[in-house]
Amino acid sequence: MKSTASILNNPFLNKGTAFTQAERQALGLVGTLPSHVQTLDEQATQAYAQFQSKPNNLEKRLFLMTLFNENRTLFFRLMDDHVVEFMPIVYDPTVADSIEEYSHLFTDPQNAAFISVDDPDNIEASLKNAADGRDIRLVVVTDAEGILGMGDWGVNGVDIAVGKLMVYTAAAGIDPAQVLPVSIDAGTNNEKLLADPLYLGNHHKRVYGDQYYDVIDRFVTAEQKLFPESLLHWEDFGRSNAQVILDKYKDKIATFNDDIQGTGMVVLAGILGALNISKEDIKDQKFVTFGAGTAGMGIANQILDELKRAGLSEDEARKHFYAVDKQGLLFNDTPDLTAAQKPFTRDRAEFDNADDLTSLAAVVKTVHPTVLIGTSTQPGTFTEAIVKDMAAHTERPIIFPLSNPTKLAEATAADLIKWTDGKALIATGIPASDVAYKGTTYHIGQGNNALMYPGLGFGLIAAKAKVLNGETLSAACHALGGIVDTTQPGAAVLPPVSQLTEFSQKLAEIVAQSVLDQKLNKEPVADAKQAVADMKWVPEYQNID
Ligand SMILES: NC(=O)c1ccc[n+]([C@@H]2O[C@H](COP(=O)([O-])OP(=O)(O)OC[C@H]3O[C@@H](n4cnc5c(N)ncnc54)[C@H](O)[C@@H]3O)[C@@H](O)[C@H]2O)c1
Ligand SMILES: O=C(O)C[C@H](O)C(=O)O
Ligand SMILES: [Mn+2]
Repeated sequence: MKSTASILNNPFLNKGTAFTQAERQALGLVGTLPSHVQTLDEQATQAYAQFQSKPNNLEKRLFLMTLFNENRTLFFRLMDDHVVEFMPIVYDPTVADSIEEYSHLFTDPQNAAFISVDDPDNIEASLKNAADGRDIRLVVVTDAEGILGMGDWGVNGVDIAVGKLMVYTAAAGIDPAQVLPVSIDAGTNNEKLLADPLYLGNHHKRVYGDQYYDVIDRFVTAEQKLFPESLLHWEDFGRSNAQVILDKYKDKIATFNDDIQGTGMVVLAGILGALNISKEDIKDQKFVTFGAGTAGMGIANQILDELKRAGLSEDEARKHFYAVDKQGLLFNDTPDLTAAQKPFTRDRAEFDNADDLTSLAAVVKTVHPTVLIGTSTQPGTFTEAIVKDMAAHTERPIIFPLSNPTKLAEATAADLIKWTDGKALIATGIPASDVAYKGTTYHIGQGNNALMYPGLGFGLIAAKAKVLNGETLSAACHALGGIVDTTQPGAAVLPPVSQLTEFSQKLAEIVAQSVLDQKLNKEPVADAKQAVADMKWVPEYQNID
């Protein structure tokens, strides 16, 4: 029998006032709770009323996190009931505010594992202690060097790992007892945090190079040893490490980088949705990616793969891309190119005005893109002049301002609709309201990897995938087609968050099927759909005795 304290303080088992009289007897809880036994429905009604009484989104989030810390079943039942309302509160954009304030607001470690670069010998012990005997199938790890577009947030960034995992459960149905958020505290270069006595992470500069990669390697080794059936999801690593780490492990274990691959997937899915509306061919598009970092180059690579699958040679396909970063259009002689940028550079000889192509405005004027993607972290950079210039040369400009959180978006959906007279096909990183314009209501898709990673991850885990390869990623990008009725005026390029659970399940099934078709499963799995159905957790109380 468990002790009273251990069961009431265990969020994976706790039911609070919903413990039945029989359970109270059996578990030694008699007299430790008010006498009326509530149903989960009643608890959910009461908790939602408390949620609604909170004055702002951060307060709402803090209330929900308390509930999460106390009772996962009730938390996820509420999130199931109110997914559209809760997403921007437990996830982006409010998660950004909670990260900035994490050390000041801290009350509970939320069952995360905290690894320190200064204590490499305890990596395995840290993972083991945090898992506390649970059967971990999914790990989301961050070192928080590139939290959304807000830069380095050190240990505070653990909230993004917790938030991503909440979305996994709400969207795809992973059992919350089978997940583990991990913070790798490699130091921080955020001066504000370093100067703050209340900052909860290591008070020193970020460690790079061999010492850092050794910690990463020890972490991966321990993670695989302790949780051999798990999928490893990398989140918000810095530009100089994200791709290096992915390349090192992607052919060895079941793993993916959400900012590179998750974002690549949602953007390609959105572009395919947009082309369904405009009835154009992807091979006729010219892509400008503004912000050629982790996400920007992940997106370019996923589109490149699609162009090659559509029949273009590698060389032909690369000619469709124009990567723009701080330096302007990236040329093969541009200094300080990253490894990911190099294959997407252009030759100065292709342009009469190559030396003038140092700004987005100049590139758009010269190139006449049909697709413009923003992952630059620079707010307001898709200006009216640039957008109007783009729209003057293409019938249905595809424009995705994806930088998060809200304050960093390259443009708003409402402005893009107005500036293009309703022609733009848009997806935004954070949720955007419908836009009413000249008698049409435009629905705006959320171009956020949250639409893709839960289904992708769940499908990989259900199918016991050894690795994730390009074939499966491509299948996943095509999985959302047909969900939106693209014949409706103002249709969105991506399905709405209100259908997140339905399309995450479809995506998981397609991903699992792709793994099985390629015989990439570690162990026998008889049927993809059945495996996905069998793994799905629902927020209902189980009998405990
Ligand atoms: N919507 C989504 O699903 C999604 C997914 C991943 C990232 N993002 C967003 O994309 C942004 C970038 O994320 P990341 O992980 O790629 O970060 P990153 O740091 O790897 O990349 C940002 C890039 O923008 C460049 N940049 C900075 N200032 C610029 C300027 N003035 N002009 C042009 N380029 C400039 C940087 O040099 C860098 O290459 C963030 O805001 C993040 O929230 C959104
Ligand atoms: O976290 C998000 O909202 C999406 C993405 O992973 C990001 O880094 O911005
Ligand atoms: Mn991210």
